[in-house]
Amino acid sequence: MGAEVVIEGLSKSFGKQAIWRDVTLTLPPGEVSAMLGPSGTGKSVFLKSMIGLLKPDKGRCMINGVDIVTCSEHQLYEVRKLFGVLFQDGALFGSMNLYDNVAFPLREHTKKSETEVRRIVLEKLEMTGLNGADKKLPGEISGGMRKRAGLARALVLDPQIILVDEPDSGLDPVRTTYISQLFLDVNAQIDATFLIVTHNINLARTVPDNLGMLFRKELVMFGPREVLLTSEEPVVKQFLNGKMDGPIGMSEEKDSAQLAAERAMFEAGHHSGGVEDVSGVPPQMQPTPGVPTRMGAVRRKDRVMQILSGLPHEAQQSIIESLSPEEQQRYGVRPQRLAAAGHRSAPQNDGPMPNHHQGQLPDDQVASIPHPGRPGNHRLRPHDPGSGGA
Ligand SMILES: Nc1ncnc2c1ncn2[C@@H]1O[C@H](COP(=O)(O)OP(=O)(O)OP(=O)(O)O)[C@@H](O)[C@H]1O
Repeated sequence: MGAEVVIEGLSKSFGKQAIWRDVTLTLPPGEVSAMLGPSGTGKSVFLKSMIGLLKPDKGRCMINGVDIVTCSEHQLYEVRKLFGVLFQDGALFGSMNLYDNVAFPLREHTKKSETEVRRIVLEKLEMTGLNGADKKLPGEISGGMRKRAGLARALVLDPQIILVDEPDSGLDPVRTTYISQLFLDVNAQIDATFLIVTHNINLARTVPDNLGMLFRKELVMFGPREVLLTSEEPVVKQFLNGKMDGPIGMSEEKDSAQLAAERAMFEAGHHSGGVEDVSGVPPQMQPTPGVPTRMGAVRRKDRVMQILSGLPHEAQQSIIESLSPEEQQRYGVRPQRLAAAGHRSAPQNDGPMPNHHQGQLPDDQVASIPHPGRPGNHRLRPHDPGSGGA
């Protein structure tokens, strides 16, 4: 199983420029998480801080019991071997063919024989759909193939954590979906923990188990995908819809005067761009038929059911609706709204079904579902324990 990453109070600045502060979250082992955020909010800096390429000013980043913020160089070297990183352009060596590019980490960091290297390289090339492309140079293949080759190279040392920086950059929407499918298939095959940094809303809505967002030098939220996708936070809604109308501006954020001037313009009928219909929680992409079950997704289901009562009401309902009738029965929950004629009905029930049979979880670990008006039905705060992945 992939490693858990526990981040507590992490802050990073360059000189006087604070990039983000007090970031606290947990990447649950073997699950796929994604981090959204407007350009320049420090998502790439966050990834680089996680692998110790940049040193945070304070806070902790615990991986297999080692805090990479304070550990020795030797420990950092060892921890880095747990990571596979897919950079935006694949970061391939232009003068080497794909075979040598993918073999590079094995030749650098292990004493494996060339026979063993060959077996591993061909296996990873096949896993990423690059059979027969081993002799090509990076300059001779498409952007999508370069990214897949970058992923093949990231996989050769059997990483427990895979970091992906903007996988959609330079790709059309269809190729972006194909690479997303590949991430889920690889996740199913090796059960590594994934963190994907992206601006891509389709990917964010359909791929990860968990979603977070950085804005105004803070982690706005992080938790099960349903929490962010049903959030009423203006910055989250604006980002998902890609509109000009909202707190995010041309550079990073707007002041109140600009906000008011733009509001007046949009109220007078100027198109604020973007689309209206990016709302709700679409079904999550699944591994390709024939690929093993994603164990991260199986564990995630139990994990989320344990923290369910601490999540906002809309997120709870979306989670319950995403369960099959058998799973709802096993966890002892029932949707409170029914999809009828395209809109939602009023709540129908306020708790677990009587005489329910629980699923994988023991009875005392399944969260009961609070009534919409009852305490416990609060908005997820950035540092809510439930937000970090329990
Ligand atoms: N090594 C560095 N030294 C100084 N400033 C840096 C360094 N690396 C990044 N920055 C600054 O940190 C800020 C965040 O950069 P980063 O690339 O992480 O943003 P991002 O959210 O990934 O943006 P994008 O979505 O556009 O890629 C930027 O203002 C950038 O100029």
